Amino acid sequence: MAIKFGRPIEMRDAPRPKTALAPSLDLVVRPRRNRKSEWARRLVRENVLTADDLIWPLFVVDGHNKRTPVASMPGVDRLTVDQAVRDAERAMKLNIPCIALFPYTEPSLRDEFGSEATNADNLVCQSVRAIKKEFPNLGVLCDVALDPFTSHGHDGLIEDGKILNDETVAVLVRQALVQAEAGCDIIAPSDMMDGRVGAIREGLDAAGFLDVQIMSYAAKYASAFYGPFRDAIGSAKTLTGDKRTYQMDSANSDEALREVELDIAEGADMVMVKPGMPYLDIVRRVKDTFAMPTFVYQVSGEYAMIAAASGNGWIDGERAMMESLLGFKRAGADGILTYFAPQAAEKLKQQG
Ligand SMILES: NCC(=O)CCC(=O)O
Ligand SMILES: [Mg+2]
Repeated sequence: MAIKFGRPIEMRDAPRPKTALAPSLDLVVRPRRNRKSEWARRLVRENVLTADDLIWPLFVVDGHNKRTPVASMPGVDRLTVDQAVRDAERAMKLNIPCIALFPYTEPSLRDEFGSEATNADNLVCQSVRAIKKEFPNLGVLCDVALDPFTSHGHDGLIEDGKILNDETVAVLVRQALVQAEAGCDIIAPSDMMDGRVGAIREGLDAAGFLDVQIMSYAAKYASAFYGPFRDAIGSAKTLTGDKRTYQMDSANSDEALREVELDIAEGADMVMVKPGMPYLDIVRRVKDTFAMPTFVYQVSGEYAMIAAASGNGWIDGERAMMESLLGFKRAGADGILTYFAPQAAEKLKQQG
């Protein structure tokens, strides 16, 4: 503990030593009074993080009983389906309400159309079935986009070097349907094609999936912070060009509101801003403007920065993790997709 003038500086409400000087500033208002000790800080605390706020993304891969570390995401593994079920159990024990699934698709199964995305027995669908069978009360979110399945690493179909919006949307509807049939609770389109939320809602309703929710990646920015995720799903090497014709320009803020407004009009139950830390202003604007359940994705690069600095002993990783997550709550987020979910939930459990 730091010592200043012979007493711990944290103990501001300790008796004043007789030798202390009389106050020299004539202050009526002293904001520091409310910070004088832990109980006082707890009393005036405006925001809290709980396990209820967390969605835990998991990477699934083919095989049996294997966990393969993702090099650029220390502490995160690719999981075979049986291991994903074990992590689902951990989520249940930690009171994490929902997990999210992302597949590493074998290169031999990737093609230019992302055909594997609509295979009702693909890795994601297998995982949903296995997890729901053991833990029917755990929420399961499935990402809808073609990038884990295409040989070119893009989220959409391509013709003459251009991403085809409407043709892609038709495939995404089929992808959402196989996921819903497998038992997915929340469909989360992350592709940023125009009109996909409305089309998916219509498709789900027509097939009788009235209760399947949609969480739209409504304001998803073209970001450098997705790098480690592309390692994890194996699209880093294959991705040609960038995603700037569909993901948003990081310079824009009003545009995020227009995107969110459209997705709500098309039937999104929840909206998301992604990435997180560089876009806290967007989270705040979205929450204030629409008062919708608003989520934020603390993406792989954000996780990697904190994990790497912590691993090098440059920052206190646990405190940085909790501070970053609380920052999302302060910015107005109702929930956070984060690879830190299990560590944060463990920490919250210890704190009681
Ligand atoms: N559609 C999901 C992602 O793109 C996640 C990105 C990340 O974690 O970097
Ligand atoms: Mg949109």
